[in-house]
Amino acid sequence: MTKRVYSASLSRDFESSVKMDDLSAPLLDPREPVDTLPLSVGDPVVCILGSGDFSRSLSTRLLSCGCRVVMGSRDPGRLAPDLVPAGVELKTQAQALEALAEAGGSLVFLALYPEHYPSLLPLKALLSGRTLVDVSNASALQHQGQSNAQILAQLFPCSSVVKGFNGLSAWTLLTGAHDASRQVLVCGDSPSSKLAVQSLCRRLGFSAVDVGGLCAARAVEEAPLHLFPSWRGPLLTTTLLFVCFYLYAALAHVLLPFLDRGQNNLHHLALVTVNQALPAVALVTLALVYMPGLFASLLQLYRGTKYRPFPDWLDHWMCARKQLGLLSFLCAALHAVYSVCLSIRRAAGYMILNAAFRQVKQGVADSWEEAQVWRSDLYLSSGILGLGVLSVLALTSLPSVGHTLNWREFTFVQSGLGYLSLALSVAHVLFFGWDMALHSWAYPYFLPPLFLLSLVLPCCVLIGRLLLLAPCCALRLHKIRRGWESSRHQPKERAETQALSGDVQKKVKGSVKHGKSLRQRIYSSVRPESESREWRRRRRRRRRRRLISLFSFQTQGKAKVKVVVNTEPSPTRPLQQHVQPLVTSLAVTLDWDFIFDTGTVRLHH
Ligand SMILES: NC(=O)C1=CN([C@@H]2O[C@H](COP(=O)(O)OP(=O)(O)OC[C@H]3O[C@@H](n4cnc5c(N)ncnc54)[C@H](OP(=O)(O)O)[C@@H]3O)[C@@H](O)[C@H]2O)C=CC1
Ligand SMILES: [Fe+3]
Repeated sequence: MTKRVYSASLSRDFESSVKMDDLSAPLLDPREPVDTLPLSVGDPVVCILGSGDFSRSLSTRLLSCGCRVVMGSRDPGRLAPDLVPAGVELKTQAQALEALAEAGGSLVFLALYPEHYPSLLPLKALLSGRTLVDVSNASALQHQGQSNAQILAQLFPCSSVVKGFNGLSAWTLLTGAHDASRQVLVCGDSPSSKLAVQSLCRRLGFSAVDVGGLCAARAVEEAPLHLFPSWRGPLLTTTLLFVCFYLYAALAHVLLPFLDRGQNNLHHLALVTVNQALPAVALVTLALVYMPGLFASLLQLYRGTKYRPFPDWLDHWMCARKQLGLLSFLCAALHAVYSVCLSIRRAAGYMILNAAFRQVKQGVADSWEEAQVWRSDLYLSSGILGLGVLSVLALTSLPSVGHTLNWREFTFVQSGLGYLSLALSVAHVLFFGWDMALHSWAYPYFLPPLFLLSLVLPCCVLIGRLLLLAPCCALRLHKIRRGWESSRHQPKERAETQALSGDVQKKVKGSVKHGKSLRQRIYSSVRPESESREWRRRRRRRRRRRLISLFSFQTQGKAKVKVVVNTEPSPTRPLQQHVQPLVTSLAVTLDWDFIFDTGTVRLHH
């Protein structure tokens, strides 16, 4: 009680202080808790219309959280008694709403499909003034048109509609929220109704997220319909790569030998060919993870600024890097398992026996080849290390792990270790190939071996990265990423050409193209065509009589232009009159500060 009086007096003080000095008052009252949602409060009586799966799961959960539940069905007698959770008051729809009104409750959940909402119109009077919670999902992704919740609000204008709970399945409601991350998106136009639903959410153990007014309902309704939208592109790319590599390997090692020599290698298709395609896909996909970063760096170097947006395709590609990396990891892991299994399959046993038999027939006692031993050891070691580093990358891209790293640690793992993994994978393939690429038998039917094809993109990425590490590129890139811009792309250039109009603009644009200095540009822009002869004559005398002095200088990447026009008495008075208003208007349009003082215009930017 004392506490309540104390807080009431505090808030009175706070209000008066706000009135006294609005600007100095803090945005939030520091004495009030930021989260004002009460934890234990929520409507103790809830009505659910409909007696289906969602209704029964929700009522079970509400009961377990201490709420009274009244369920309204079109035909309560039709339901098997053991289907309705014990403790739920099953009534007709009208009786349920009357019971809710008697108990002073206001929350009505509509656990019906939206096409059945009009069947509730006879209950309009009973629903008036109540909060209708629309739990329905969209039937298809449409991104336009009215949402179910908006249609419901139109049907019942005297009730307030809140959208929510549609992201929870009946199963989740039954089993409960095991972690705090179970979010319930809530939206509605009435703040008090929304608050009541949010409070109930918290009471049920979910975290409510207010996503705005009822106009956001479509997005909330469609949210559960999305099927891995960010994975579509990467999955398609990986699948296409796999199909291409698989068909290529099948053509080179199965189909053509069969057609040419009748050699039956069909059994390769099940395991060997898959294991030829998988590492190629893993390697190329990993290269695709680091390629957009290279393109972005090259683009920034070329443009000399980081403030111009990347093209859409590059943006999308950059956003798909995480998914591409995880798919690359999947392919690499599958390749590792397939490779381990290669030696335990029946065909491998036969091949070893045949080789041993041939060796005995040839009288060879020792088949040890030092070079081949090194090759296979290095091949395996680099492969295992590459997969290990890739696993670290995959782990850190999981949100729960990634969030424990600071930005520098995350960049180190994703970029530094990522390139290490790519280099180790390239080494793994190179050790696999060894000197194979130098022999003509590695090119059956003039088809280059698959490992050679899969190396092209990763090698380009690694070489590109090494080139970018060269001081001339790295220093410039570092400067650009710290906000530096090359004079070519500074905003003043664009502003300047945009600000001028007509003939002057054409001339300035032309001189920008030909790389003239600002001084030359302003000279050429102020020079009237008809006076060109006069100008030439004046330019010859310029050293003697400095008509206009223009200085441009740059500091720390930001262009500053200082223009000084001397308007002291001189024989070129008519020209001064032409120059002065032009420079003044230029200064105004470019938003430069300028001072006009005793015949001298000074411009600073
Ligand atoms: N099931 C789930 O996991 C989830 C469902 N939802 C949403 O919840 C709502 C209900 O889903 P769910 O419980 O699975 O569906 P059900 O089919 O299991 O239940 C729907 C209920 O609507 C009532 N009903 C059926 N036909 C009509 C009609 N012609 N006129 C009026 N009422 C009718 C019935 O109740 P009665 O006969 O008692 O009147 C029926 O039990 C849907 O909008 C769905 O999108 C949202 C998230 C998850
Ligand atoms: Fe391998």
